[in-house]
Amino acid sequence: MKFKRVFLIVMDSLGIGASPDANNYFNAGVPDVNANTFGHIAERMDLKIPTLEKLGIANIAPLRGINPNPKLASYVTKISEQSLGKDTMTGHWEMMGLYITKPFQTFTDTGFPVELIKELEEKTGRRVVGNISASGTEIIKDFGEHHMKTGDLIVYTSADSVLQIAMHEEIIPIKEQYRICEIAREITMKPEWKVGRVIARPFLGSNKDNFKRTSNRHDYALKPSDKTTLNFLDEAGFDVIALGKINDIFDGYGINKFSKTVSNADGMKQITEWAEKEFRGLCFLNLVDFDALFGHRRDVEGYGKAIEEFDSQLPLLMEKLNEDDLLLITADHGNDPTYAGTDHTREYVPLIAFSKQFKSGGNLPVLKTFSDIGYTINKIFNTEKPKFGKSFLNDLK
Ligand SMILES: O=P(O)(O)O[C@H]1O[C@H](CO)[C@@H](O)[C@H]1O
Ligand SMILES: [Mn+2]
Ligand SMILES: [Mn+2]
Repeated sequence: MKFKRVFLIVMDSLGIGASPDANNYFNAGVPDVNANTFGHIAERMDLKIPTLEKLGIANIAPLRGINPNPKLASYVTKISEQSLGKDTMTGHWEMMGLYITKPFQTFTDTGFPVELIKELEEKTGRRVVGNISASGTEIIKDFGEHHMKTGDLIVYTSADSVLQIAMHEEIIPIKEQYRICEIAREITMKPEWKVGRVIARPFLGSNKDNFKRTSNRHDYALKPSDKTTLNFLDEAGFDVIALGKINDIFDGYGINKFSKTVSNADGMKQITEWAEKEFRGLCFLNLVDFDALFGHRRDVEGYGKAIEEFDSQLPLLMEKLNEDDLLLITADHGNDPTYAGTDHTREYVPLIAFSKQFKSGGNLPVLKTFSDIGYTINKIFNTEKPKFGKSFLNDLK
């Protein structure tokens, strides 16, 4: 089967059931063994997702109120993760052919070391407040007004390998916020402080009751530890188009065109526009709202509505696809909004493959690594392939 373009959509955090190693991962002390992001949302809400239903989302795992499609025209399965870690970078890097065997440095229980904070204060000329593991929306309620008076930096982390700095856009202009984060990125390149990402978390509002984060968030990730599927495509002259957070997640490595998005809906609009353009290669989109606005906030209804909104935007994208296009829909980890804590959950992720070229459809075997996605993409374009993963291309008929 030949394809000219691959469209890969990551529904950030939309897992579909605890993975076999979920007992090694925790949320507020509770092992992730009973997590099921999609399943639990479907249990709590009457989801209306006709397009995902037709594509076979309930052929992957049971979802209350959603029927398996007996006449599948697409291929579906679920995939477990091999890497040690359940964050976004780990998930996406594995998807593109890397295994993370040494988890990124975290400071969840301790906050950042005094020396690190001191260096940040000296280099930015500002004091630091917070320095704890916190929810981003809660910590701006706690320190936002103080920050507005003093210009102190609200530094916090989470269960992920992140150093996040919340700053008010009218107190510290966005350019200066980015400069501060670049300083923090440089400081945290030291091996013992090497967090996966430094993240600028700008917000607006006049007091703790109306602070709201803006879409000027910017992630400063580490460069991938090795070449990925993206590099192999780029080096072979294919288009590698990154939409939403993708460029940040790979620190631009192997990407030759990118654009940010302000919301899931904007991401779907942009990928649909790309479907109407002429290109040859990969268009790779991350839909972060599922995770950032609803998963971490444990907002079941918000999450469900976001899935419905995504579902309603899929038909237009599918309509614009050509015969020789392949659409892949997956996720990077779970974030069950009904679960303990506020962090990601270790889960299988769904995989849906759709093309107008398919003569039939069905269930693929359960895949053991996200790398099968990248490997298959490199196989499609006949380029160098990652060390990990295998191709499911021959299963598509
Ligand atoms: O609570 P907020 O600031 O949204 O943080 C979330 O966003 C970060 C990056 O994805 C993660 O560390 C997660 O905890
Ligand atoms: Mn993620
Ligand atoms: Mn997250």
